[in-house]
Amino acid sequence: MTTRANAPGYLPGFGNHFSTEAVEGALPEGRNSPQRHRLGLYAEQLSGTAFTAPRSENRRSWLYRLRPSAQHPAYQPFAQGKVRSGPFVDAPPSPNRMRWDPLPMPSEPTDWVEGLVTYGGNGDPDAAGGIGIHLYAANRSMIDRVFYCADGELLIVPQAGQQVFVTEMGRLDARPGEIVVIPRGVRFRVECEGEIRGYVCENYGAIFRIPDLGPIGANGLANPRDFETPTAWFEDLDRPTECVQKFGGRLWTTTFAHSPLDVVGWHGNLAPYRYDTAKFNTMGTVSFDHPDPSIFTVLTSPSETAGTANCDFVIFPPRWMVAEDTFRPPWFHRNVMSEFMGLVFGEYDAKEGGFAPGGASLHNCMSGHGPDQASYDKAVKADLKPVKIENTLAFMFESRMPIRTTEWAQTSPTMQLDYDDVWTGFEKGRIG
Ligand SMILES: O=C(O)Cc1cc(O)ccc1O
Ligand SMILES: [Fe+2]
Repeated sequence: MTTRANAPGYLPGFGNHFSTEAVEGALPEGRNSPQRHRLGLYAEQLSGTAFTAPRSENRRSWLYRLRPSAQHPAYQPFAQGKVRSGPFVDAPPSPNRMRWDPLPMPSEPTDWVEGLVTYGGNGDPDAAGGIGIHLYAANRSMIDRVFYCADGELLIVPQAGQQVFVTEMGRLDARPGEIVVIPRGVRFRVECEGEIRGYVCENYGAIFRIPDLGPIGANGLANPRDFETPTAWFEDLDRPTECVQKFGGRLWTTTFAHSPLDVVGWHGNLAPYRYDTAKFNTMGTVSFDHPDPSIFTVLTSPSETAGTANCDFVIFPPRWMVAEDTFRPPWFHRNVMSEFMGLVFGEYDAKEGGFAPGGASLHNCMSGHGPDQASYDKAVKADLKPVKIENTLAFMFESRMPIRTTEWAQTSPTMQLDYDDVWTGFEKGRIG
């Protein structure tokens, strides 16, 4: 297992109240909003929850910047490309199992914003519930352009290439195996050298948090200290910078006369972070049966219904399989929750073929799914000695509401039209 040591330039901890300044004196002492800031910086509160949210839920940060965020002309519509949003109504919802080949890398110069493609989602950002599911494939950095999402926070799962998320609140390096979460409203650009690809869960609902552990106890799964938030970093650039935002489901653009990545210091508990999934303390059975995949939850966005997530982010990392007298891969199942899966690298234990890194699958509410025939045949014959599943990372965005696919996703040449066939050849059970 290779994990990053806690890197310089990052502050460890999940949801902490951080304080960080790139220039001494950027953070005022004893108050958030002094009459005159000693460096002439502008104080700005960025609220991720209602002012009145209970303290345990309340997320906000104070940003001290070279210029107020308010200093920009009106937004105009921006080319929508393949970005779609809740309410997802551009194609009829489908109960069919779906699987897609990897999103092809672009043939033209394409940055992260231009390379976003929406596969589907549910709910509605205006109703503060649901998710948007996007993939991206890009081959050049965003230049003199930043992006932010007013419709939700972004959970980004890099799948190919080294990617740098240069945000208002600091710089996050990420490589496949790590994830990045950028709060609603925080501006950023994505830099890369060469081709990059990944998945995005745009969370319209309650902010992601690490799940309660119940009887597991005080430790395990994603441990709080392994989340890393960047220290303050800014650029002082007086040149036009385009700011693209997603608001109300549509993309909009304006141009600042300067880079808005000009936050010299900030404090608070609303901030971007990254997490290396290699640090996940994976739990599993040490007796029999295949546990429900909720045991692999990294982050959860709860809904108003207890235990029924707006979205769970679940990973299938390397792990030992030791269950005795057990069909070890995922069982056949039908789930009230809807399951969108991606594969960062390696192979997934329920699918011997067809689910490639960079690909995706969707098993919607109550759609029967499970191991393909080859995985099934292998698992029922397996010698059940301890086996380590290695070099793999699949994940799932699991949501309480059915996932409606976009027209693009339903008609894309990457869609595997023969996916149902992975379950056609099973022999009938013997009762006589
Ligand atoms: O369908 C899938 O492959 C995801 C999944 C994995 C698992 O181990 C148990 C249930 C489940 O939905
Ligand atoms: Fe499933």
